[in-house]
Amino acid sequence: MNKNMSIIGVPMDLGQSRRGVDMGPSAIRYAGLLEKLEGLDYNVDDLGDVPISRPDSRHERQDGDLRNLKQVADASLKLAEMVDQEVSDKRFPLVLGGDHSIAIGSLAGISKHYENLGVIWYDAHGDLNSAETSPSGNIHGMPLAVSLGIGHERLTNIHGYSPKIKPENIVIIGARSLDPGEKKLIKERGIQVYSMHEVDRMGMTNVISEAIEYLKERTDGVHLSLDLDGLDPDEAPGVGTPVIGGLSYRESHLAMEILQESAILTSAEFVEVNPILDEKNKTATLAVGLIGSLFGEKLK
Ligand SMILES: NC(=[NH2+])NCCC[C@H](N)C(=O)O
Ligand SMILES: [Mn+2]
Ligand SMILES: [Mn+2]
Repeated sequence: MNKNMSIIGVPMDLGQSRRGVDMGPSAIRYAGLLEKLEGLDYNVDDLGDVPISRPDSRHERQDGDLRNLKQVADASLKLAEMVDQEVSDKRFPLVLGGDHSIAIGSLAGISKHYENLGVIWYDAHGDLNSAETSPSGNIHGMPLAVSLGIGHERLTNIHGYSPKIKPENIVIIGARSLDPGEKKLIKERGIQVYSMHEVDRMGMTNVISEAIEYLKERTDGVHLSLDLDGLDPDEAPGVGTPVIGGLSYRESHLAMEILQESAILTSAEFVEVNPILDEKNKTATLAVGLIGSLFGEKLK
């Protein structure tokens, strides 16, 4: 893997309705991120945080609305430009959230450098909603759809092109809460999903190995978008939309270790750490541990 890495924090909490997830990047840094990566011989440049503008007054959703659309779109563009620059400079972008709406900006900045960018979406959710199908109006439930070119043009067209990714280049792992519109889209577009059912049946070794083989054949770069709510809330309590029955600590470390061995990743992001909902920074510490495994920390 690329040893030159740039860290970008995105203190975004406007893609959903619970406060606190904007403190995710500081909590992850505080849990020892830089020390961990430097200990693994990475040349790390922490670029600080993307500035996020606040809405004038807390904009309450009316039906069919997209909560905080303007602020999310503005931040996505800023993030896209920063990430784009790092990829141009041949540095590995590691993006820290913030809620999952930030994936709109990450993918916008990264994908223009690839013919066929692959995406591993490690999440309890599909994040495949649009204003029409969303039960909440929260943009953090929409970034994967937006990146497929589905949704409000202010979001799909960030950084001046759309779509960012092709449905056949996506693999979702850990899904256990999908809305009806998301299920429909998964069927229609043939998106690969390893739900908890497949993880239980096949085991994580087979799931992640199959996903890697699948992406290797068809992509020229792979982005990992890891939502901490993909893990079980017992292990990762500091998330805004917990769903029981999730991926374990051990399955997740194993997945990161096998990804490291495969060397297919070209960018990554860790999102949805909410320190207000956390217990003694447990979830941020877990994120740093997973990042360690992803970047080569080994027991022997
Ligand atoms: N990134 C996340 N945590 N997304 C949760 C989305 C929850 C629900 N599907 C929604 O659209 O509102
Ligand atoms: Mn999620
Ligand atoms: Mn998510």
